[in-house]
Amino acid sequence: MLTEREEAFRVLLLWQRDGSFIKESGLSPFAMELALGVCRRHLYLEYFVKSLTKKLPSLEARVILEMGLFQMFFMDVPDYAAINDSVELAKSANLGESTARLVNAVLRTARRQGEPALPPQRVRRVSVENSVPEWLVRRWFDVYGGDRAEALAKATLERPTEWIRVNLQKTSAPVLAEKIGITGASILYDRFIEIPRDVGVKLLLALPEFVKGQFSFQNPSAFEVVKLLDLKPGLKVWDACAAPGGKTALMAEMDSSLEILASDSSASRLEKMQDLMNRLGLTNIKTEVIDLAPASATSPQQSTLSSEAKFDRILLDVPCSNMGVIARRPESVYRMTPESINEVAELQFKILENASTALAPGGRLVYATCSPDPTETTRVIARFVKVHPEFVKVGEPVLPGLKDSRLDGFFAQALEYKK
Ligand SMILES: C[S@@+](CC[C@H](N)C(=O)[O-])C[C@H]1O[C@@H](n2cnc3c(N)ncnc32)[C@H](O)[C@@H]1O
Repeated sequence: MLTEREEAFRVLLLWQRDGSFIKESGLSPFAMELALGVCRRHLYLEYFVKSLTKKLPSLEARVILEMGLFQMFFMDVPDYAAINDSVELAKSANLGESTARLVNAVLRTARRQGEPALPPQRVRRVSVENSVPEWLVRRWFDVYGGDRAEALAKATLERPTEWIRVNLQKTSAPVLAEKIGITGASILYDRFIEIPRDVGVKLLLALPEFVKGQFSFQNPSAFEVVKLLDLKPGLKVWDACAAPGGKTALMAEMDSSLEILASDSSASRLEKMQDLMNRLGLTNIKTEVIDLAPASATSPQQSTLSSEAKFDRILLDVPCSNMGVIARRPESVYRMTPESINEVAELQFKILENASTALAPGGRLVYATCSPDPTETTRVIARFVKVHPEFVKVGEPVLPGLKDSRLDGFFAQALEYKK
């Protein structure tokens, strides 16, 4: 059987080689903390390793060194244990005696010398210190100025706050908090309970209250987004990028008289929604696979768009670069490139154009994304309203993460289709 460190090593190698998601690997709590921590601080740890070695070691040795340094400097693991276990890991991974000796020597030097000096230039320093690629830090400096850019970079290292969304059709927030033993926690919008840091999400998942659909997990920024839709009883709502169904379920819980179509281009992601609806006891949602940016314009999946079905409200929680939730998905920051942001912005525009044709006159559409980057937000909206002057912006965009750092970094803009 693999040890926890061997498991973390295996998952980190997979992430480095083909970008696999660490969170989906099913690691034990210690191995997950180690693997996610190394990923989150990868650029800093790589810089640390470079400062201690003349020639860059093999990928396998680098991963073991980053794991060792992370345990020594960022976890409550005694140095001697971190060093011994790293050497053992090099041996059990069959990397040879010379790699085991290198790991031993490098980690002992790190223990003697401590952390390396950071680069003197500000952009480079912010990049290394917070493990955010330099091009992205520079982009943030250009868009937001140095201080906010630095704050954004720092925030990527913070452990995100986890929240419970209470199913108000079944119980209330104070009653549930008392039942599951987290009284005194902060409650937002009468519906969201902040999970104290010392309470494990895994433990909550096993509670009968969860199984019976009394609560789910969701960041309250979802509520700020949905609020913009200005929902009213009996309306026809289309959640057109719905999977895995967090916001669909929120809307259905808020008002059981809404008639909701939840669609997504991914059939497999949509399938999982059925379990969610069953657990929560929601009956006002229909699901359908619809690709809003099909390769060919005559795709049969566009049936809903060409039919007479017009919706009073459309929610577009579009796929994005995840730039506003890097702390939650640390892998995403290394995958992003300026080109990938431009590509996803093209997709977002296509989705917006296609979905908007199904909005009833006088109806309202909310465009939302968990990236604050202008390329994926204000520029997509500006381009859309220029081509479609029949759509007007309603108020200013909402950015929940800016007013409360416990909320995810969403951007949401409401648009109305003039009669
Ligand atoms: C940010 S996620 C939606 C999260 C969801 N609204 C929630 O709150 O749980 C974006 C979704 O858009 C879907 N998507 C990507 N490309 C699409 C397309 N061309 N048409 C429709 N949906 C698409 C993805 O499969 C993904 O499930």
